[in-house]
Amino acid sequence: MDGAGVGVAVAEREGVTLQELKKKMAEFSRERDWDQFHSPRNLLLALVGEVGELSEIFQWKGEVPRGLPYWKEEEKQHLGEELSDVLLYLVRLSDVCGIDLGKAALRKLELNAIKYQAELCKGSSKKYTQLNAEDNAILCCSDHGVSGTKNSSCEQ
Ligand SMILES: Nc1ccn([C@H]2C[C@H](O)[C@@H](COP(=O)(O)OP(=O)(O)OP(=O)(O)O)O2)c(=O)n1
Repeated sequence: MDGAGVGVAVAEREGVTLQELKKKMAEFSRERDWDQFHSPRNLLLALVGEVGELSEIFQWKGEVPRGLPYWKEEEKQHLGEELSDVLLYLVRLSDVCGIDLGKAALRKLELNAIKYQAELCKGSSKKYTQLNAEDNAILCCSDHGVSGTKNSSCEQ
């Protein structure tokens, strides 16, 4: 399939899973004999590089409204490409480190919900360590797997 064909196929796909991206990146790498270069450290550096390219798009623009209403289509497409590079390297890095990114992210969301209980932080952007001290001690321990108990190790 030529480049344009791939472009159309990709543009029409919805509901892509992390699993699918992981497989495609593994295939992409294997076909090019690039596994030798896709080490954890190299992928991390590539990821950081792409985060830099992503930042450049926003650089010097000042704050921009959500949905980017005043951006040209080409700018949005470029943004999509840089976001994708970040995602693809993140997925690949997770894979070569043996981390199930989907599972890890779901677990982290649960931990976040414990740390940032809605009734404690609604409408506030404070870090959990700055929330009510008493509640925070309990939340902090929950995050370290010591559910519901206060523990001095949580001070770190
Ligand atoms: N050793 C490599 C090189 C590239 N890629 C893949 C993952 C990224 O999605 C994309 C990165 O390609 P480039 O390094 O060419 O970076 P850009 O696509 O951002 O191009 P440019 O730097 O010209 O903007 O290609 C990869 O998996 N492994």
